Amino acid sequence: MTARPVLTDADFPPLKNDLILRAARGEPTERTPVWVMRQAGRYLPEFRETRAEHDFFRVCRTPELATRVTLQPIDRYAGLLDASIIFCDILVVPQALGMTVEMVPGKGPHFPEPLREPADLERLTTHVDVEKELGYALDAITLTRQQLAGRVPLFGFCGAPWTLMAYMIEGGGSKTFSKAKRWLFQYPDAASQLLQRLTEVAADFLVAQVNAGAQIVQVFDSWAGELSPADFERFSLPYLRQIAERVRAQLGDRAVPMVVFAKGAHFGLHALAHAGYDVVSLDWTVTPQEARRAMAGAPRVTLQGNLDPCLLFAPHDVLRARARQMINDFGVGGGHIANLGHGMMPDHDPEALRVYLEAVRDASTVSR
Ligand SMILES: Cc1c2[nH]c(c1CCC(=O)O)Cc1[nH]c(c(CCC(=O)O)c1C)Cc1[nH]c(c(CCC(=O)O)c1C)Cc1[nH]c(c(C)c1CCC(=O)O)C2
Repeated sequence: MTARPVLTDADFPPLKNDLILRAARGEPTERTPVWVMRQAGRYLPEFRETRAEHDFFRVCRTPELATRVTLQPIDRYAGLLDASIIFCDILVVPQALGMTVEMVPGKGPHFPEPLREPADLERLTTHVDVEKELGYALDAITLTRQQLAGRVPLFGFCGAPWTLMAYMIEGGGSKTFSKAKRWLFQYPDAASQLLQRLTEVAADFLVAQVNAGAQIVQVFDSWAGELSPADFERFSLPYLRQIAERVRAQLGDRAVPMVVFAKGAHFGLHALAHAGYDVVSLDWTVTPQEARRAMAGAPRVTLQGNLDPCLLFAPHDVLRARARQMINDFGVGGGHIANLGHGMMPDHDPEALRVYLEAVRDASTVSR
């Protein structure tokens, strides 16, 4: 093990806005906290400027660059965002396991040598030392938290085992995920083995991120909705649950709030509320009312979400009205973190995001 210091709140500037941490813990909030997925991204001209000079994974691997782009939306929307998320990618974990991943402009991630058969698992590194292999991401977190200077809390994150497995086998995005799903059904033992290894690395990585300064963490299961309910229960949920358990066990009294985003998995909401997370993030295809109903009888969780990102293309008055509706449907005063149902898109107008953030603030402020 590479010995890295375990950093605590005392090592960083005091936090001035803890709204999202309180909302995640189920405490009352005087306003609904808001942030958006992919808030550092290509819709921002200042991000495109940085990317014109540096390859995607170069930015991830260079703490000064990762910090710079992470702070871009925080500076631009000063006072309107309640969290920042470290600029990195879920695919750094397959890289840490020894796989090559490239980001192809206009196409997305590409693995030149994806996993094809169970024998390919032998190509993966055993016993990944995340502090060594992913030390650059940890350094970026520490530097970003310092430069945030307490403005808002910093999210760490990782990909969920099923979503990572899907990329590692498909070699990139996919319409059907048939190669990855073939593994689930043809090679269930090899699939479980792979999912288990990814679980261990993901949990270690999240713990290391918290030790480096992350104040809240999110697990992204972007392809959960590609699985049937039964297969979600078998091939995704147990590993999501295990990540929450492992992270909590390793962090002990330094535990931070944990968020799970299983995109498309409505059928799994009740089970997800039992999975050990403080917050369950919703995509736009479920109403807040349906989500609450699905979770009746489960442990109380905060809901996050869930405006359709494409509403940022709507006329501003429509966008404002839909943001207000969303806030009212989730309810104000606690129990909700506003977000989009998925990430920002490259063709979004940065001003539309400002309109959304202001609408959330205005609609959710509890007058006293
Ligand atoms: C599936 C997934 C990936 N990466 C991620 C997920 C889970 C969330 C989701 O479902 O979107 C997570 C991710 N990727 C990125 C972040 C940074 C933090 C943030 O601002 O949210 C986070 C949290 C930066 C990024 N990751 C990527 C970009 C854009 C690429 C670029 O700058 O060239 C950014 C800003 C690239 C990426 N990375 C990935 C894909 C599919 C792509 C291509 C998407 C596209 O081309 O629009 C894998």
